[in-house]
Amino acid sequence: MHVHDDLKRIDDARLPTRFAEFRIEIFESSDAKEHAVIRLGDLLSGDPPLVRIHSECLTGDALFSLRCDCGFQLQAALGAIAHAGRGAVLYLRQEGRGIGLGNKIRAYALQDKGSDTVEANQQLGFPADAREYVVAGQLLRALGLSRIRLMTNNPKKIDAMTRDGIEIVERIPLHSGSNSHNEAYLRDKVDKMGHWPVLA
Ligand SMILES: Nc1nc2c(ncn2[C@@H]2O[C@H](COP(=O)(O)OP(=O)(O)OP(=O)(O)O)[C@@H](O)[C@H]2O)c(=O)[nH]1
Ligand SMILES: [Zn+2]
Repeated sequence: MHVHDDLKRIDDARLPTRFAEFRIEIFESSDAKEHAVIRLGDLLSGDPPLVRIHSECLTGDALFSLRCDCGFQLQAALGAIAHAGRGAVLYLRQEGRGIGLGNKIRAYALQDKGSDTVEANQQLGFPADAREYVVAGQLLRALGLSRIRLMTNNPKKIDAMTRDGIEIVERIPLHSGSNSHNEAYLRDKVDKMGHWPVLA
């Protein structure tokens, strides 16, 4: 097993999907969380590759929830990487913007009673966004990447990666999956959390 920064590489294997046949590679961080890199093609030669830094969302990624746009963004990212023939999704195990699954469902219950996504976190005693991107930087270094094209609408990810010495050569918007159930949530991400809006 190789150690990169504070990461322990576990193993990698084939991951055939309906988009492409990826490799899935697992790294364990110092807090014992197991993060996944889903990658395709040669990341090191040619232009800086497409990368998605994705935060875990069990409800959206695996359970088809329409309350958020996570599953749609994940599919769009895998599709774009398949189309480009190369790239990687870093699947970070920070569910519920870092507060965990149980607390996210507590926050959903408060939202069912009228709070918005930011207020619900605050009512539970958490910051609006408790995520960190240290592991993303460690994963990129483990992959040998210092220049990437990042698929995101979240300026915090660009800032965090830039501070960590990763050059974002291009920012690719990822707007998909808007519907009547997540309309207010998507609006609050732009109005209250500083995300870039859909370009008109
Ligand atoms: N606490 C909390 N977490 C949520 C809620 N809705 C989605 N999430 C979590 O938010 C994370 C995804 O964050 P988003 O803000 O949708 O997107 P982002 O990753 O910041 O930005 P993009 O790169 O543009 O997608 C996942 O970890 C989800 O589980 C919510 O209402 N409350
Ligand atoms: Zn989600």
